[in-house]
Amino acid sequence: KKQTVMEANDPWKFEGDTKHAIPDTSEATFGAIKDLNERVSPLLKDLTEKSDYMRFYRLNLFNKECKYKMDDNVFCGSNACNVVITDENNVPDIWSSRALGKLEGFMPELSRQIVESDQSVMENVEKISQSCLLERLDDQDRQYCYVDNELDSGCVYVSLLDNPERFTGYAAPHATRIWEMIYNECLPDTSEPTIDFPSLFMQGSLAPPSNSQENMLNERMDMWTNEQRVFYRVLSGMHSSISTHLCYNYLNQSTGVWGPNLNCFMEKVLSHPERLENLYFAYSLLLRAMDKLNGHLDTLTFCHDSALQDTEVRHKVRDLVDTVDQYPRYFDESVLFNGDPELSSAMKKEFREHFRTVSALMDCVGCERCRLWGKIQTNGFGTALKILFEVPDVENEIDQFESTSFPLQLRRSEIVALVNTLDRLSRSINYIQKFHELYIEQHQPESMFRKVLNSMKRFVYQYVPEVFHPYLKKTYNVARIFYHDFWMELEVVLEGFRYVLSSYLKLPSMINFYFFSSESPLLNYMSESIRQRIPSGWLP
Ligand SMILES: Cc1cc2nc3c(=O)[nH]c(=O)nc-3n(C[C@H](O)[C@H](O)[C@H](O)COP(=O)(O)OP(=O)(O)OC[C@H]3O[C@@H](n4cnc5c(N)ncnc54)[C@H](O)[C@@H]3O)c2cc1C
Repeated sequence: KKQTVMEANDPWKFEGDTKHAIPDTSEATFGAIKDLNERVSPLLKDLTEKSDYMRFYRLNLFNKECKYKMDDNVFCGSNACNVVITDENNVPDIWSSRALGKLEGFMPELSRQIVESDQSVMENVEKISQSCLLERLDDQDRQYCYVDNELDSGCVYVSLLDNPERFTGYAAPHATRIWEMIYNECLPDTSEPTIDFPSLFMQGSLAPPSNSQENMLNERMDMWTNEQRVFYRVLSGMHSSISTHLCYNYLNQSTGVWGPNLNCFMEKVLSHPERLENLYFAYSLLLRAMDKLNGHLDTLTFCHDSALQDTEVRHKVRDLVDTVDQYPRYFDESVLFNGDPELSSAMKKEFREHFRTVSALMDCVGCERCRLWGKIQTNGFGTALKILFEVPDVENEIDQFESTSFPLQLRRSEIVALVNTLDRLSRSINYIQKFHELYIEQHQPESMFRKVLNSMKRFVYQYVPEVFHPYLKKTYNVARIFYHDFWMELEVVLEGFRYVLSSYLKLPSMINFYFFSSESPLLNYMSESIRQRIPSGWLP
């Protein structure tokens, strides 16, 4: 059995580890990925939060039917499940349906020619909008994801900043059933029953696999092909990231307070080492896809209704790609689909079809907010897989993809999904660090003062009826903030007081110096002035 760093006793030991490679990566360690993320994360934050291009996503969120049979009733009645739609007047004109409506019969090659032949095109919104929408790409055979066509009238614009990924309350049995269906796609139809992951996943009635089952999964995964393992790890990594987000942005339903829930994270992710590994694996895979954009960036259009913003987004993406490029490649796509060409091509086709089914399953997710982020992230991973397996590596002289590869073309929604998915996973890694800090804080030995405070808290909670507990919790939180601010303010006041007091204490010696000492500048000045006015020889 493979020894991994995760098996050590301390559940957080993995974080700085630079010795043990994460399975199926190219020598990526938790520590190396954490270092890289520290550089990449601020760039992603800037790109996703400060540019309209990356912020607005157009998708068919409400009008696509679920193609699969779902027996369970959906239940996601909370407000947290809702998605706030962006009014079209608030998105740049270039992307409005008015502009999109003019694009009937549009051919991407034609628009490319227009842009290339006429530099002044940047001032012309109509022409640019044509270059912005590469919807009719001739790439259906190479797609790993069903992407909503932005020209569909059922599509809406959503600002991703207005709809953060967070806890919604969407849960079993419906949500768990979707995960089961997603994981069922991990196996090719011809798989032998001995490596039948679905039956392992769902042993018992929707029961989570016990630890022994997880060990069994690890053993069985060793029998899978590289491609099957990568497929599974991408999905499991995405699942871990979704769990990390919902546990970090968690709603405590009894108090109504949003905040990180350490137990939730420990239960869903940290206590399952393999899920954590898969999160870092999936991040490595996305980073490699981003890195592979190097050399292809000039073929992409970051269209905007101002040439300035187009250039700004392009520069920021280039900065991101260059930064990733400075680090080693932690995922090596060349070890996949590299056997007998005919067999590899058939395997790749199967891989694509299974991933497309996963993306179609997102239309069955029974909570709007979860569906939104599920669709973005499957599109993001689908785009990464397309870049990895269908696009030539321009930095590699002996290009093994040469004969089958095609020049990179990406739709706006694919670029937005890729960058935002990378950002999701990057944030998950930051959240893990924050969860660790929280863990340390909670497990530090209690000070005397805190002990007294905690026993007072327990005493109050014991005697106050339960119905008032949410108000108590809120009052406690406000009091804590007030207490914190009070001490900060007091510190400033004390600093001032110390300064004034020390000045007063210096006063007697100052008076002595200025009025009575032989070096007093004042007395010496006065005596010198008097001396000059007295006729010489008059004094003895
Ligand atoms: C596409 C999608 C998006 C979602 N988005 C959100 C959201 O934004 N906010 C929200 O609150 N809820 C969301 N949910 C629901 C959420 O993911 C969980 O299903 C829900 O919180 C119930 O969690 P659970 O602990 O019962 O197990 P689930 O997370 O439902 O997992 C089901 C089973 O999968 C296995 N499993 C769990 N994690 C992994 C992993 N990383 N790798 C491999 N196997 C695993 C375990 O056996 C587990 O019992 C989403 C669900 C789906 C399908």
